[in-house]
Amino acid sequence: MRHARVAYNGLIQNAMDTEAGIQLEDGRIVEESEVTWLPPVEPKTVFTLGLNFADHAAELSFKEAPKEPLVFLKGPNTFIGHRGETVRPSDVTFMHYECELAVVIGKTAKNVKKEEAYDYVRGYTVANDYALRDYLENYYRPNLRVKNRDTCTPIGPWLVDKEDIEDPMNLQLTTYVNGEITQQGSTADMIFSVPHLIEYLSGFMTLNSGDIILTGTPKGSVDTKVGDEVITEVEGIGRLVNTIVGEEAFQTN
Ligand SMILES: O=C(O)C/C(=C\C=C(/O)C(=O)O)C(=O)O
Repeated sequence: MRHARVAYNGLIQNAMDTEAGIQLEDGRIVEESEVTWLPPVEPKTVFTLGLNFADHAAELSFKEAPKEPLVFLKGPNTFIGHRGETVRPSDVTFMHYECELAVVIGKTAKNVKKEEAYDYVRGYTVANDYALRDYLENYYRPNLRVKNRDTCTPIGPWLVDKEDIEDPMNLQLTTYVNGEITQQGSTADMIFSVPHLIEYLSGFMTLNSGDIILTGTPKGSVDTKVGDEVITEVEGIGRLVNTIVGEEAFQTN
């Protein structure tokens, strides 16, 4: 089953994918074009992996891939839904996308072993973890300016139940910029697998239902510009569409 959160006529509703269209929790069936897509899970604690693919570490000139997971957190200001707009700040010269498998935790997890890790997963969605490379100097600094800009993490459109994904560790990751493929990889090439990450994180803190783990991106992250349409796709899970806009399009009040 595929689940979403949408706004329809100003009301936020849970929704699911049906043959007839999107079914809202109030029972109505609506067209995709009638809704505003929200992140399919309201983000709580969101863990994000840095350099979980050796080829992406290499393209950023990090000579060695990490020996243990490099994890950082993302603030709620960063998240937007499918078909949303991401602001490219005017002070940056290089802003790259990152196509990622996002794992949604389904129940409280503490000290979970790899072998049982999937019992704690609710499902999967697609994320695009934009980064501002201008601020990427080294790995031993908080990466707030690189990774926590407003609107810089589109996520969705669907949360796909884990039962519908046979092997999350063998899914194609693809990014299209203005219709051209610019990034391709496979979750099979992660340095730290989904079960490894759940064991690692739950070994020192509690994971809660609704927490999300963004699992990192393969090589192929190139610069983007205002007006680009960026589609990040994870095989079997979804195609997440996003457009880059200039700062003048983003008003917070
Ligand atoms: O932006 C970068 O590519 C480096 C980085 C994080 C990397 C990832 O999120 C990733 O490899 O998926 C950073 O925090 O500077």
